[in-house]
Amino acid sequence: MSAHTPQGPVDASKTPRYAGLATFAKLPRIEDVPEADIAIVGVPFDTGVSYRPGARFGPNHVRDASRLLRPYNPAQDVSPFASVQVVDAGDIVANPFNLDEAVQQVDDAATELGEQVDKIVTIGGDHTIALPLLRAINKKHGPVAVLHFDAHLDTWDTYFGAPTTHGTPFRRASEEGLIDLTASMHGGTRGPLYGKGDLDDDAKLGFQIVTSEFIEEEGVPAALRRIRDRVGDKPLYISIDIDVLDPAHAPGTGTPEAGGLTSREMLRLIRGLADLHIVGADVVEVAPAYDHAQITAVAASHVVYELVSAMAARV
Ligand SMILES: N=C(N)NCCCC(=O)O
Ligand SMILES: [Zn+2]
Ligand SMILES: [Zn+2]
Repeated sequence: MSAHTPQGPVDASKTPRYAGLATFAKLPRIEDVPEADIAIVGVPFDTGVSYRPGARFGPNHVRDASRLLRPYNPAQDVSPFASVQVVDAGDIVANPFNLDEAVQQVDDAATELGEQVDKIVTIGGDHTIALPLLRAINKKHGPVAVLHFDAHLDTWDTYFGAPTTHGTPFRRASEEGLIDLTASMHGGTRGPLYGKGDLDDDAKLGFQIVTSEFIEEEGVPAALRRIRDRVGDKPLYISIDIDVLDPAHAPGTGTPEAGGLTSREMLRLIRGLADLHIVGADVVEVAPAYDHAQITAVAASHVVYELVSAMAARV
């Protein structure tokens, strides 16, 4: 943990929160503090999408909505920005015209940032970036349990023959041995598939699923029991595709599917995992052009805040 007293966000009682540059939650930039424990970093990149583009604008849209976050989180009884040094590390440069180069850039930048800070929360960007983020975290922790909240499986094989897309990161990461497949799960999965074989392929890789329907029928506590039994105290990477939320709660995304989680359920799920060994996380697929009244960005900013709150307790 940083030896210095954490520098918190700009005080919203002194500077109106709508004024000034929008770092995440008005936190200091990484270059403004001597040391940091948790970094929030953006990856403005959407070259891997199969439907609506626009997630390249996600990081700054989420930052803008995060101006309203306050420093004390009563739901987890923690002041995450006071207990550890949390910073905004800006955006990773990812080449929009060369997907393979972009993937390497994200891997390199996340690896380097991971040497400077204990934990990273990444704001995407499309879901392709989970692959280089898992490559980077693997260098630090070895194979991690992955808890993947998403309407989609994202374990498809290829699109138009392309192996690296936003529908394939967890297939590639599984093949590369980056994931502890005895401890990994998808949550909130739903919607039409290409065929039944999609589920068979996914199960063969080793994933288990807590569907959106299960969460609705059995409730958040039952879902948490299944997740916690599976993950245990393994190093855990949480990847949250904002389309896990119902389009009513997150319209601003590229591949929306009806019948999803409420933002309240998603926040409760994260809180219920706060004592696990979370080593990194991402929140991806926010596409502002399809958002309305910042609905999606508000949800995503709170999801990031709950993740940081959960991490702050175990730095
Ligand atoms: N990762 C996200 N959001 N979507 C994957 C959808 C892949 C498809 O178009 O079938
Ligand atoms: Zn998705
Ligand atoms: Zn996804």
